Amino acid sequence: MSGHGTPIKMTSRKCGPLTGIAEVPGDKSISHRALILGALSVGETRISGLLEGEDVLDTAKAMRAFGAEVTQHGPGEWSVHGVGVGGFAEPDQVIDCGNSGTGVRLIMGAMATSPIAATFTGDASLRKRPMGRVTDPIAMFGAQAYGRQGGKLPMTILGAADPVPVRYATPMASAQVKSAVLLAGLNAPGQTVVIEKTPTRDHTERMLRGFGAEISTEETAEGHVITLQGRPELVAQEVAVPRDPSSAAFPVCAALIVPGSEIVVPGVSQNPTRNGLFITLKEMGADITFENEREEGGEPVADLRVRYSELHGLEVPAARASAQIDEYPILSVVAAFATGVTRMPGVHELRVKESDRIDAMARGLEANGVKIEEDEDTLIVHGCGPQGVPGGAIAASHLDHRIAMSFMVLGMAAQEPVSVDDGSPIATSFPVFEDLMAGLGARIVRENG
Ligand SMILES: O=C(O)C1=C[C@@H](OP(=O)(O)O)[C@@H](O)[C@H](O)C1
Ligand SMILES: C=C(OP(=O)(O)O)C(=O)O
Repeated sequence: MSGHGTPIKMTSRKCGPLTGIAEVPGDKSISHRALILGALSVGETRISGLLEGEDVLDTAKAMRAFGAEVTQHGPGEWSVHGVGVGGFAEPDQVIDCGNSGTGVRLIMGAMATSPIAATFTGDASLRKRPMGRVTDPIAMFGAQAYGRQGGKLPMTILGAADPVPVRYATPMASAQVKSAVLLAGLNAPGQTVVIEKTPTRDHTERMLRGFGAEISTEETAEGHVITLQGRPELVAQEVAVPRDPSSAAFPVCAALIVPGSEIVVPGVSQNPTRNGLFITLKEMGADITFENEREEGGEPVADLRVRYSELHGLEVPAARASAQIDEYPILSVVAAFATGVTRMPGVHELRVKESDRIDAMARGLEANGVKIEEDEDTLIVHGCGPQGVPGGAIAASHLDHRIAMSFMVLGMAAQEPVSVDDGSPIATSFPVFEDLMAGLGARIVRENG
């Protein structure tokens, strides 16, 4: 769990060209789901390439508390002996999901249609995040939630003893909400239907299908409609987790802004519900080539070759927000080095992530000499162009891994060093970030800890 230790101040200094091969860790979204679906299956699921970040380790611990046998066999090699759909035991301890919105929301969904109670909590960041978006739909299945005012953790969920299936149109673009409803639907008789206005990341659908559930998707006048047949027998699988495009974003963007750089980031998922950043960067003029395109672990992947590029600002289509939702912080860093203005509309969901990411990036970039404009739903970055980004300030990371990593990348190309007050949250999603970036030539130091 993050946020419990001593804050680690980190500083990043201007470096020479970044070169080499950046093997980023396994996908966080897929890692959570592999553990949860493994726990809901009959038999032993084997997982390779699991992300061993704090968020995922907290989900592994939670699956043990619900009765699954979860074992680490070697780096990234795990097995889960599942209890089957509807087989969760009542945990005898509070489920602490640390910093992870995905962990807590998906697990709440997965237990909501079993006749058990579970109490959930998390770190100071997670305890501020809205859970009503999951407790509203699981109440329709018959579950009850008792949390703090405003639907905040800690919260106890009483699962439905006699669940009914649900038809639910998600009020916001959220793969976590969609997934919570689908996982709850597993133990409800009949069909559970989720309708999304714009499709969000589809790992839950792909993996449910892979584990043997009957699930279909169609585009209708209502939107993107997903139909799941309840009470399937999920069958244990071998899951090879592809590398995380959201982690790949950091070395990719660093190479684009540090003059003379050329790196390769192999095996990065190019799932169309996740690849928005790469499309946006290409539109900004980025020299990125997609080599060796293939399928790994049921996901389209490619090796990305990235060279330093002179970039220009643009308007990022709001319709692309879901496909790059976690990449806006690092995109705003790239935009600071571009020529011209980058306008990012349709991003209000960033306000309810690990931090208010619009505010965290705006304040940190301003402190480092970048002109910013913002409203509730939009972030606008005025690129510094050939003059360069001044840097020289400390940014607050607000217990948010993506904010911390973004400012470390800023420091790699800014004129003066850039610091973050606390880089410890980086361990939630990218525990090898500092070593990996140092291997490419970056200069990040810990000032303490
Ligand atoms: O389903 C998932 O694995 C995730 C969904 C997204 O959150 P929302 O569902 O809140 O958009 C994303 O920001 C998060 O990092 C992971
Ligand atoms: C938003 C994120 O994660 P979560 O919602 O799982 O905390 C993220 O990793 O950027």
